[in-house]
Amino acid sequence: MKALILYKSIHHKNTEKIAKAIAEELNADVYDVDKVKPDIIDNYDIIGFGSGIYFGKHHKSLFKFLDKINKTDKKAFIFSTAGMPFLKNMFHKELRNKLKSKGFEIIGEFSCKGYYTYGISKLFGGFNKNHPNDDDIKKVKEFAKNILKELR
Ligand SMILES: Cc1cc2nc3c(=O)[nH]c(=O)nc-3n(C[C@H](O)[C@H](O)[C@H](O)COP(=O)(O)O)c2cc1C
Repeated sequence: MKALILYKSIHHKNTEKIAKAIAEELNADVYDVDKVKPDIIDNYDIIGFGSGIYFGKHHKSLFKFLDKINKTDKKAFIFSTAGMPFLKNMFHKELRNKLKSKGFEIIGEFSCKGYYTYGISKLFGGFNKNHPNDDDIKKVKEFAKNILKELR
């Protein structure tokens, strides 16, 4: 089973930390989605897609990448960091639908808090300070272990 992780992390590199933690657990290759060509997915069995949540959805680079790929029947999972990760189901909707429209089977979704200093929050030193923290990393590693179980 070969796993690939494609991510975009533009604000505080919060999602990059999550992407790398999952990669460690899955023994996956991990890349910034803007640095790879669409046919990279041909070489893998499962692909994880993630970014911070910006204005209610994942980063546009993930959508642009998916626009360029052919239909597939591969497995995928979704991850994110966000100011309000309890809204995961809503925030993931657009990427979930995009992946389904390309034929992916989605086998898991994860979100955790990410530090942000956008807009007015800057005045208070930002929100979700120090997230993702050790506990978030522990949780995402559990998530990755469950993905592995799913594949067996
Ligand atoms: C421009 C901008 C828009 C954001 N919009 C949302 C949002 O709609 N909902 C939310 O929960 N968090 C929002 N956030 C917080 C980010 O999702 C959070 O900081 C995330 O961890 C950033 O990930 P990154 O460091 O990997 O880029 C926003 C942050 C920025 C900078």
